[in-house]
This record gives sequence, structure tokens and C-alpha cells, in this order.
Amino acid sequence: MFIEPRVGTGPGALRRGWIEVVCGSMFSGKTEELIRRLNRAKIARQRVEIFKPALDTRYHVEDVVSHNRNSIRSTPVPVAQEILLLATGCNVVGIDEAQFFDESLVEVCVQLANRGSRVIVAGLDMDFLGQPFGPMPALMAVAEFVTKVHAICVCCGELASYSFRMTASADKILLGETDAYEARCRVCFQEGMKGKAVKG
Ligand SMILES: Nc1ncnc2c1ncn2[C@@H]1O[C@H](COP(=O)(O)OP(=O)(O)O)[C@@H](O)[C@H]1O
Ligand SMILES: Cc1cn([C@H]2C[C@H](O)[C@@H](COP(=O)(O)O)O2)c(=O)[nH]c1=O
Ligand SMILES: [Zn+2]
Repeated sequence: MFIEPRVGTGPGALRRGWIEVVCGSMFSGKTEELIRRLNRAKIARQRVEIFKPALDTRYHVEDVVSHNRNSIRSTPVPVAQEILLLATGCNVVGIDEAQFFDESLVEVCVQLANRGSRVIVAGLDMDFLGQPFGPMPALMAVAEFVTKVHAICVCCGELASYSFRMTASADKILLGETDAYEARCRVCFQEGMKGKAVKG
């Protein structure tokens, strides 16, 4: 379990920012982990703000909601740049579904950390093809702390790192949950992709 390097704002606390990334496949617990860290920061009386891309309307327009329906209030933003202004004065900035932002999110997170915020970013590390997703690889590179969480493969019960898309859509962005995606391990993901190639 991730233990915060420092959570308080007591007189001895240094005003120093950093970046944490929580990544993994769908259903791996990224949002739950993000909510857990943000709630602990709130208990520590930190000033916390949470953002998500405005296009993520899957469960709720405003709240960040996990698959088991834990939720936390957030501000949807159309572009990453808006976070810089809206997060002014925050001790902790949470960002969910980071894969949907463009590369400018990396510089936004760096600037937030440089000005003293703790930045916690959650997102898919790979898309439905098993390719790195959006700004996630670069965010992992600049982060002080990277946590990769795992789902359970729905085919064999092993740890899952892949998000297998069950529909034929080739669009990079396709919102969904168990209706459209399965968490799969490497072996079962490859099996599924072979089956798709055969079907054409
Ligand atoms: N295949 C699966 N493996 C693990 N958890 C799953 C699976 N399918 C559904 N879940 C549920 O999803 C929850 C994690 O949801 P969430 O934090 O929203 O994940 P993520 O943000 O990574 O998609 C788990 O606690 C569990 O209740
Ligand atoms: C793999 C993959 C996923 N998506 C979408 C599907 C969901 O709406 C989100 C991921 O949410 P989660 O909190 O990680 O479960 O992303 C997509 O648009 N494209 C993809 O390749
Ligand atoms: Zn498997």
C-alpha cells in the first residue's frame, strides 16, 4: 500500500510538491486508490481539488466514480491548461482519467508540483490495443512515485494488465465499462486479439 511521504501542514512541513501516478488496466482499482489518497489528504485538512476530462461522462458528469460506486466531487475540464488556474492554492490536486488529456497535461502537472502541490494522477497506461495511452508514459517519467495496480483476468483469474475491448470499434476513445471491456492477463488478451484478427 502506498504510504504518503508527508501529509500534514504543520509548522515543520516543507512547502514542496511532487507527482504521484496510479496506473493500470480498467477495473484495476485506480479510481478507488485515487479516492483513498484524496480522502486521507482531506482528513489531514489539506486543501484538495479533483479534476477529470469533461468528456468522461460515463457514470456522472461531475463526480469521479469508481466501478464499485465510490465517488468524490470533481471539476470536469475541457483542457488540461484550465487546471492550473482552478488549482491555485491547493495542497493536493487529483486528476482522474488522465489518458484522455493531451500531452500538455505533463507540463501542467510539472508546474503544479513545482509550485508546491502534491499531484495525484490516475489513468490507463494502455489502450485497447495494448499501446501506451496519451500522456501516461511521459507522466510516469516525470513522477516521483508510480503505482501500477492490477485487475483480475475475467478469463483465468490471474493478474490482469490489459483492457480487452469486446466491441468491433477501432476508435481510440470509447467510453464504457463491463458492457464493452474486460480485464485480461497478457495470455488471455493475446488470445482475444487473435480471435478478432481471424474474424476481421
Ligand atoms: N476484473 C476485475 N478485477 C478487479 N476488480 C473488478 C473487476 N471487475 C470489476 N471490478 C470492480 O472494480 C473495482 C475497481 O474499480 P475502479 O477503482 O473504478 O477501477 P479503475 O479505475 O482502475 O477502472 C474493484 O474494487 C471491483 O469491485
Ligand atoms: C482501454 C480503453 C478504455 N477507454 C475508456 C473506457 C472507460 O470509459 C475509460 C477507462 O475507465 P477506467 O476508470 O479505467 O475503468 O476509458 C477508451 O476510451 N479507450 C480504450 O482504449
Ligand atoms: Zn487470463
